[in-house]
Amino acid sequence: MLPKSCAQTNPGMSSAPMIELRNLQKAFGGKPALHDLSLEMKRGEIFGLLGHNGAGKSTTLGILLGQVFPDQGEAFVNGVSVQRERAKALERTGAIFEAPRFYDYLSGWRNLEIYTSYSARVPKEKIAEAVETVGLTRRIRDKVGTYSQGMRQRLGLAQALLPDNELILLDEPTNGLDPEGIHEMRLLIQRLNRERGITVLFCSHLLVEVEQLCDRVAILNQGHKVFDGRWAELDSEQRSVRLEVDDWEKAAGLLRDIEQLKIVENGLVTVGKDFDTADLVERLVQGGIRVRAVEPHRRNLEEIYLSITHNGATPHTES
Ligand SMILES: Nc1ncnc2c1ncn2[C@@H]1O[C@H](COP(=O)(O)OP(=O)(O)OP(=O)(O)O)[C@@H](O)[C@H]1O
Repeated sequence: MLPKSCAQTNPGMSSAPMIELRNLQKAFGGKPALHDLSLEMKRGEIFGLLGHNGAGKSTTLGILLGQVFPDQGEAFVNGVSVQRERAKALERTGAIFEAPRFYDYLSGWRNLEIYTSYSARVPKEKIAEAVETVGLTRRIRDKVGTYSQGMRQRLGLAQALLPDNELILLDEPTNGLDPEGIHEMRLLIQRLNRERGITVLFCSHLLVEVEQLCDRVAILNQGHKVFDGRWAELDSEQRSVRLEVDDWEKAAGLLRDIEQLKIVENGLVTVGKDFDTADLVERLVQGGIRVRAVEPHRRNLEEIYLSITHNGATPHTES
């Protein structure tokens, strides 16, 4: 069942982005955590915020939730300023922010009842629907203390969906989960997005998670946005190639002349998307190098940071 769209509930707001961050600036004790961060997220998308620990993801989420006050700039949800009209801006926003906290000695159901009692009254059917959505119906009357980490995270997700949220902000929601739990959580987020039209902002330091889940992504590095756009764009602009040769020093000397190629580290290069690796092999062989292997290499976050920030190129931002 699709939720009521914003256009139905909020006629004047339907054209506003789901989230807009305008020139956010934040420092803690004089140490900058966010530098002039601007970002837009569309309704109905799963958007990834990617960056290492300390990159500024939680600060961004904290500002969006009105828990951290920016030194400059403003955050809007559905066109409403979080800093000026927090309750209105967040009326249909839920979050898993830091580890969800529950009363272990109470059942999952009772925890959700208590949580929803703080906001507008939520009918039992709505709670049951959220529980069903996250696949906890069978265990919801058991004490939370008996839940696995994955079940606690799913309970957190049910909580984030209530009372009738259309936007959920997820801060590292797979932390502490085993590979099976991570897989389940991913499927669940995709299903919420597809079947209920929920917009998701997903924060993670794990490249692979963001890659598998998100169409668009912003990458933060030490509080700076270094990329903002489609994942496919980021990955297709350059490819990485791992090389195994008999004499790397000599090979590197030959490779430095190739315009479309950049040496990342010993044995690892990036090439432009149209570059034919056969040319590279030919150059090396003609130079007397024995080439034992040439294979595509999946870039990690460091390499992406490096290729974006150390290329002399301006950080990419989608207009
Ligand atoms: N309440 C705070 N007081 C002081 N410094 C803070 C506070 N919150 C964040 N910082 C600092 O701001 C910077 C950004 O931290 P932030 O938590 O936003 O990063 P992050 O990308 O979410 O990383 P993590 O995954 O570790 O939370 C870091 O240098 C951090 O130490």
